[in-house]
Amino acid sequence: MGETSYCPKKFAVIGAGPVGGIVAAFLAKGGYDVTLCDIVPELLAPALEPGILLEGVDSFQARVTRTTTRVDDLLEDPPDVVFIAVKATALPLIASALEGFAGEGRYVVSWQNGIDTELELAQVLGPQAVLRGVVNFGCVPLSPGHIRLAFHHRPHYLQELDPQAKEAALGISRVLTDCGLDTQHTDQIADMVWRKSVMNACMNPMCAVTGMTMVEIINDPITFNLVDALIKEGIAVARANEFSLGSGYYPYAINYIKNAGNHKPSMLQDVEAKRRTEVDYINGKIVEYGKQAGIPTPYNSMIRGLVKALEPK
Ligand SMILES: NC(=O)C1=CN([C@@H]2O[C@H](COP(=O)(O)OP(=O)(O)OC[C@H]3O[C@@H](n4cnc5c(N)ncnc54)[C@H](OP(=O)(O)O)[C@@H]3O)[C@@H](O)[C@H]2O)C=CC1
Ligand SMILES: CC(C)(CO)C(=O)C(=O)O
Repeated sequence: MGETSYCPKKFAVIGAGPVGGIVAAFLAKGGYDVTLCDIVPELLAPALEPGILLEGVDSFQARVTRTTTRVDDLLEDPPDVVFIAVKATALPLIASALEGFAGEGRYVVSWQNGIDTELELAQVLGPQAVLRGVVNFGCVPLSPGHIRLAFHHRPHYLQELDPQAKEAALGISRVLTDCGLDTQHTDQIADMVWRKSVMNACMNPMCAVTGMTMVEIINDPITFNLVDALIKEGIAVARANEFSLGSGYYPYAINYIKNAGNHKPSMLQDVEAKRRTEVDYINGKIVEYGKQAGIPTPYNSMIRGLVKALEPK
């Protein structure tokens, strides 16, 4: 990665779930100033002492600099970069809490799953302040401050929304890479988001509805047929909207799911914890983009409805 003029030193991570915990731990291990923010205080205490403990394909322990339960606190002594690692459903609230954060040299990264999450942030904060990431690891929380990384398919991807923020995207990618969270700057983030989301659109809701793990839904011939139909629908919608998934996408997606083994994706973790899910940002978006392009999406509509039926009312 070439030299960049943007050298952020101070970070905040909103969301102390497994994904936020992992970013915070890698940045803290790299010696950066990290504030971890979550509305659940029990998730924060161990991040300070004894530190966030990662196990699995990456294993180490690292202490963050400080914690807070209020996003507003981040505005008092603003960090250079805020990573958003909450579920997409929390975005409207977080975007409005961060209003006023944007300024010279300050950026917000959507480090999440889901289609168009960056646009929700940009609507409030302005496109020049927002970057989009694509996260390529799988993880589960074991207990507060203790996270298992089931797999880590480096690299992750990052892009600015506004060309003026390219140096920032390069600088943040360099910091993450130096810390061990290899991140590549791309100018095709929308394609990367769709590559990840079409896979999320089959494995996440299929596991959420059935309670099965990723390898189980591939190995069972009945659920495999549904996975197959969901991927093919997603591919058709992506193509009709001119997102490129790359050649050999179908076998890539099937292998990715199979190789994850007995891993529970985040949507199944949400259903088990009786939380709202991100299905509207994944299958719901495929349905929306399908409608726009005249592509029928009966499988995505059906599975979205089934997941919604499992959400708390
Ligand atoms: N788990 C995984 O393997 C992967 C997940 N992802 C994606 O990463 C994102 C984060 O996932 P994950 O870590 O599993 O999410 P979690 O829901 O486990 O963690 C998010 C945390 O943020 C908290 N939170 C919600 N709203 C706010 C708020 N306004 N201010 C501060 N904290 C808040 C949540 O609290 P509460 O629970 O009370 O709402 C929760 O503790 C999602 O988009 C997910 O799809 C991407 C790759 C892999
Ligand atoms: C890739 C996978 C399945 C990893 O857990 C994921 O993105 C999720 O759980 O939402």
